Amino acid sequence: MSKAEARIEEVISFYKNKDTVLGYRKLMDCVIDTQDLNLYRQIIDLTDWKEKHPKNETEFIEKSLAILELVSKIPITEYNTNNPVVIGSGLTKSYGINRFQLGPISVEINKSQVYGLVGENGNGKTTLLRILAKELKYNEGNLEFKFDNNYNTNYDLRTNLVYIPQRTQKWYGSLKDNLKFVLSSYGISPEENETRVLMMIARFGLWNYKHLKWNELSSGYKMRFELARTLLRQPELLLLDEPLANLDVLAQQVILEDLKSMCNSINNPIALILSSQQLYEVEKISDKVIYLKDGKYKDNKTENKVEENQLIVEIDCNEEREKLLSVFIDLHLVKLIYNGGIYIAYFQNSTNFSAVLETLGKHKIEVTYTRNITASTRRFFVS
Ligand SMILES: Nc1ncnc2c1ncn2[C@@H]1O[C@H](COP(=O)(O)OP(=O)(O)OP(=O)(O)O)[C@@H](O)[C@H]1O
Repeated sequence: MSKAEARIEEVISFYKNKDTVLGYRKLMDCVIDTQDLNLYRQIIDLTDWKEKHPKNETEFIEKSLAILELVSKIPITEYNTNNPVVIGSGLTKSYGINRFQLGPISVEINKSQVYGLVGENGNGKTTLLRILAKELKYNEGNLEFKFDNNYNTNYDLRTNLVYIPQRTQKWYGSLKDNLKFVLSSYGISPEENETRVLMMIARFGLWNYKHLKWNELSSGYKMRFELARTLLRQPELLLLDEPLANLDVLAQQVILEDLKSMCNSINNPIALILSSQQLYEVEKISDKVIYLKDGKYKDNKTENKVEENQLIVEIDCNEEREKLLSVFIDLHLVKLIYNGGIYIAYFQNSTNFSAVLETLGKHKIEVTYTRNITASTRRFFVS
């Protein structure tokens, strides 16, 4: 089964299980990959219809599946994602003597991959992103881009590479007009411009917000606007600094899923590096998580000999340390660290996480939260 066929199957199963919101977003991704403006128009009409008939789910599903049927007839060429789009090697940056030093850091990423960049405040995430975005000069190392579209000028580079900083700039006029402005410089007809823009507005759930101005949008919708604007430009590399800041948990998940879908386009994939404080949410969608500490690099694939041989579990409970030590007596506990709010328990790797859960249950320990962080970058934060 080809990737395109598998994705169509996935959409059908979402609709079958009445996950229509997600199903519709995935259907729109399929339609975007066809680059067929007639199908774009059908999505635009259906989005408008859906807003007017929010309760008519059965008919909405029928209409969606009819579009999906048309999508399935259009061949989609799979993009070969085997080569990196950016190669940074031995990059260093210093802000001056006795000041912050980043690196040396080497990083390369292919299209359709997502890398999460995590670390506490002031550890160099923005600095690294700005270097990769060519916004900041590095001191040593080498940075090479391998874009399909050649770039000769900085303006061309900005088409292939989009960097969205933490604080995005204010814009004037309506959301829709601002999106149309993006495409106006690409020399496409006004009709096609309207269709492509409305398609993106539908995809990012901005239908009822398209006539609003910057100061009328919440942070979450401003971020959706930024993503719609970015996707219209069809970049090859996308660098996002804290896209989840100011978003509620649900909005964070939706944005991350949308980003992942965008990057995994079958014929137009994007390489994405995003920084965030939302470790677990980012880990869920990332192919690799890079952890920066004092400008130095670790990733969740890095092997750490001591930790590799251990099971590391985070436990939030109100019990005394002695009680937990006695509970874990048969589980080959190596050490138990309390960081003021949460216990971090290190076990020999012969212990399973399920055995830890069973033991906690058996001793009726009131656990508010627990997580196996053995493979998570979280272990770097707590060690
Ligand atoms: N232009 C600059 N001149 C001097 N020092 C700087 C400059 N920009 C950043 N720094 C310092 O470099 C360090 C790393 O900053 P950076 O913004 O890259 O970290 P960050 O991990 O993105 O932090 P945050 O999570 O708070 O955004 C900090 O100590 C910061 O004070």
